[in-house]
Amino acid sequence: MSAKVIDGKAEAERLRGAVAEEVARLKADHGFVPGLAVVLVGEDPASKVYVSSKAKQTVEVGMTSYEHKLPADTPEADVLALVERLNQDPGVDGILVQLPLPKHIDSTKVLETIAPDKDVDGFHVVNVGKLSTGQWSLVPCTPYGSMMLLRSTLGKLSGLEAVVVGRSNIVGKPMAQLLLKANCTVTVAHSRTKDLPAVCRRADIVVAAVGIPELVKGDWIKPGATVIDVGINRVPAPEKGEGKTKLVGDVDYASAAKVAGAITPVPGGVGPMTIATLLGNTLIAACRRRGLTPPTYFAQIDKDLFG
Ligand SMILES: NC(=O)C1=CN([C@@H]2O[C@H](COP(=O)(O)OP(=O)(O)OC[C@H]3O[C@@H](n4cnc5c(N)ncnc54)[C@H](OP(=O)(O)O)[C@@H]3O)[C@@H](O)[C@H]2O)C=CC1
Ligand SMILES: Nc1nc(=O)c2c([nH]1)NC[C@@H]1CN(c3ccc(C(=O)N[C@@H](CCC(=O)O)C(=O)O)cc3)C=[N+]21
Repeated sequence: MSAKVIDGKAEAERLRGAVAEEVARLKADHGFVPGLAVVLVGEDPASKVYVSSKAKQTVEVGMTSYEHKLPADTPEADVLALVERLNQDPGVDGILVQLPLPKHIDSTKVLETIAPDKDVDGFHVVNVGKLSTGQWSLVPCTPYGSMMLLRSTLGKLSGLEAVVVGRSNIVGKPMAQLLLKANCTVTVAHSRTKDLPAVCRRADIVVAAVGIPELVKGDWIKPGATVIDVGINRVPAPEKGEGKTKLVGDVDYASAAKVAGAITPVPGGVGPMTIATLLGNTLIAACRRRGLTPPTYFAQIDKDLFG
């Protein structure tokens, strides 16, 4: 058997199209343009790529992009002051502080300074709390995008057995919450899990968010299961030439695709959905802050996923 390849790039393009239409409508009917501010501290090359890609796509859907690039040695107090300023800025609807931050800066402190109604990453403790008590909130982009891919692949998820490998605050834990909200039976595995292959083999849905290249093998996957590979790892690719690199996920794609029913590729899977849902979250935040109902498009997605 050969797995269906879940096309995150195409799904992300559809989502961005819907966001762009809504942005145009808000401008025409209500006279405002949503704005997203992205803060990057330091020179991490991967982070720079993501941030410029976010800025480009923000402009493409018709929103305003504010980029704040600060040197790696910026004092914590300056980053906090910038976030406070963005909180007060009426043109800014969404704030994203790119992680990881340099070691001398306390990320928790920075994330907790972001106004919860502008927290388009969904990392503020208020939004985390709302998600875990089943109330509506701004939902972390990568898990939200992964849920959308699962919905278009499987339809209803109710009653399915899901295993999330990884328990980070930004992917694993919120992913588990969303799967639970969609009525899956959820197991969260991590570095201390005993017999991870056996735990994965139980799953109808495997979500890998570990950060270890190609950790999850084909013989860990139940035949026909759906595999969501969140991992983004840059590894050497000598076959492409000396000094060349390539992106691989946390799943060994070649062996897993032989067994799974459906699988996300890397690149072109979860990654593009992360940015598209970020734009969606900015739109939702922009509407809510002005007392407008967020577009029905998103309400429908949420109803399909969790209703
Ligand atoms: N596609 C996208 O948009 C995004 C992709 N990513 C990618 O997703 C991956 C995970 O990111 P993130 O959640 O931030 O990573 P973290 O490093 O924060 O968390 C990794 C998790 O994996 C667990 N883990 C580590 N080793 C093992 C192991 N051998 N077996 C089982 N579990 C293990 C850790 O367990 P423990 O808690 O016990 O230490 C931890 O919970 C990375 O590749 C990252 O690049 C991240 C964000 C967005
Ligand atoms: N505050 C914060 N929020 C984040 O959401 C956040 C973050 N910090 N820090 C880093 C991680 C990582 N992340 C990705 C976004 C897009 C792609 C993406 O578009 N990937 C493309 C490939 C890109 C390439 O070629 O390098 C793909 O998978 O097809 C990947 C990873 C968001 N993150």
